[in-house]
Amino acid sequence: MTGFPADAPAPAARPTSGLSFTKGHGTGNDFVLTLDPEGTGPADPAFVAGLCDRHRGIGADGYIRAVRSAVLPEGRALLQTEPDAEWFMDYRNGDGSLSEMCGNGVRVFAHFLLAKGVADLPDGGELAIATRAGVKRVTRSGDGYAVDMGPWEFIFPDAAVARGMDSLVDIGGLDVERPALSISMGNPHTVVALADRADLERTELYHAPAVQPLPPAGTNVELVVPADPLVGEDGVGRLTMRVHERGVGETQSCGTGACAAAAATRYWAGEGAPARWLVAVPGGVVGVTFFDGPEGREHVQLSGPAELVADGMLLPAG
Ligand SMILES: N[C@@H](CCC[C@H](N)C(=O)O)C(=O)O
Repeated sequence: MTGFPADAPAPAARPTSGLSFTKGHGTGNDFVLTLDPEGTGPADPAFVAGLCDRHRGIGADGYIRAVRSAVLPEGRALLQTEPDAEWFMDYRNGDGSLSEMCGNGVRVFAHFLLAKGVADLPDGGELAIATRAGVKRVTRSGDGYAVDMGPWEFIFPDAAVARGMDSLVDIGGLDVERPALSISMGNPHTVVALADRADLERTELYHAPAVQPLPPAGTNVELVVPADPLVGEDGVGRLTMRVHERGVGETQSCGTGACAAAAATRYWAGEGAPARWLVAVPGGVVGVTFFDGPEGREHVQLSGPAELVADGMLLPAG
């Protein structure tokens, strides 16, 4: 066994002409971003997978195109009710698959639009971003940007309400399956609580944990260790989290995952659990706050940093 594949890997797909890009991240969850107002740039799965390949491409957890909402059917539908959502965050996972939503991505996307000079976000103002999970409103916060991610929901409500758990997850490195709760943040998540940091560290996330029953569109899996005590003297709940992302693998951070992890832990904690949470991930810390939304449902706000680290040019094939 040499470790070499029988066939050489296919070359990464490349554009037919040069493509300007920006590299950015939010708590280590990294993205390649392009400004593509007319939506004419490449976005097919083979191109995205090649671009995000860490050895043959730029390397990233995901690809984000900034496209004017008016040129995409899903963007035009959102403009009917929220006409200020001029830009659509066209997010794709590193394997080229689509996801409905990316929480760290929204902050980095807002930062990118401001850096490119195509959007404004005055102090006290908000920037509306169209996504496949609806319009998200971004404001400035002490730690970078805060995003109203909208309401969270159970994916299997009957089981969740009856038992507080709805599935079993088989995780590499742990000897027995663990119970879990599946939560939608627009995209699907399955949250597993582990007893302690030793369990979290011995977990092997190179392979996707097996979830039974699996949410219909697959799932992202969050492993969380609640702090002890769960709530500090400041009234803030704290968690440590690792994540295996659908379409990516283990990442340094997942914003929607942090929201789902806080929502599940808060649900398990019951009456009196705090509204404000800090979630520590391998790439940093994000804030999650629950509040009453305008339509009477509970919303989740995600906050954290966004950084742009490079501008570059992807060379054409050949
Ligand atoms: N890292 C993102 C989530 C990206 C999408 C996810 N992999 C999925 O397929 O749903 C975040 O910060 O939320």
